[in-house]
Amino acid sequence: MTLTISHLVGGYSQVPVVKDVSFEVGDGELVALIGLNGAGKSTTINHIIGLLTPQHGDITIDGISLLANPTVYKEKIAYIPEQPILYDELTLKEHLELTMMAYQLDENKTWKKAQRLLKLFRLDNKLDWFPANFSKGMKQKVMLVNAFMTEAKVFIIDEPFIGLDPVAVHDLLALITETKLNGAAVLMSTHVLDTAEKFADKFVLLHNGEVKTMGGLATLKQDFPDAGDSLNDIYLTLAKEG
Ligand SMILES: Nc1ncnc2c1ncn2[C@@H]1O[C@H](COP(=O)(O)OP(=O)(O)OP(=O)(O)O)[C@@H](O)[C@H]1O
Repeated sequence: MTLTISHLVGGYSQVPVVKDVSFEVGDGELVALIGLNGAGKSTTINHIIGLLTPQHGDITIDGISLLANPTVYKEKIAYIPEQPILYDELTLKEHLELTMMAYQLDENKTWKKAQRLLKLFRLDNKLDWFPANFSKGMKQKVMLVNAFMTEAKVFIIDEPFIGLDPVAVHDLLALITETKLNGAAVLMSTHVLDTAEKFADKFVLLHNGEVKTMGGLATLKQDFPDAGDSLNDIYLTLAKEG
């Protein structure tokens, strides 16, 4: 499935934070959304998941518009926030059951997927525990299990790498690769540029709410010929240019 953001203008008030942003995340593609603090990454993501309403422009998944058909659109999306959102009074098992209910998933089939993910992230013996009391990284893993056990075709991941231990980062990257191979589109915002450079198929560089450049590393290098070869060099050059 293809996520298409076209001419998105939006933000929190009449003054737009995101200014005419357009890009696509195609089937089997991992796109990294990159930019300085305050560039507008989370705001763009908040529009994509339907938390904010665009002032202008449209967001679609395979032509299904968030504005015109929000229920069908949202069924296709799984979102993993930077700050885990968990319920104090629910156990890990109950969190997973809640997601299954919300997405109307087949319980037998989904529990099989969930068990595999719980084992991967070393949470399989914690089903009766309360995730609200977990460590930050463990809470992030709960969000990952919840998202990846769904049948979503578009994954939106806000800064997944900060807070996860190196083993979990490795396992998450393997999971993203597997998800891509199954035809999903993955959009990830991150400041961890060396990992983004290694794993993302395409980069969208946001600056002051505008797309400065996008594409594979070769395209970025063409757009910033005086920068060095790495994504980090290109990013630093973009930041200096202001
Ligand atoms: N809830 C909000 N209400 C009003 N303004 C906001 C809100 N959240 C963010 N902003 C403003 O929108 C702009 C873009 O912020 P955003 O959070 O999208 O940046 P970001 O690229 O995700 O940054 P970071 O890398 O720090 O997470 C900033 O100027 C910020 O002050």
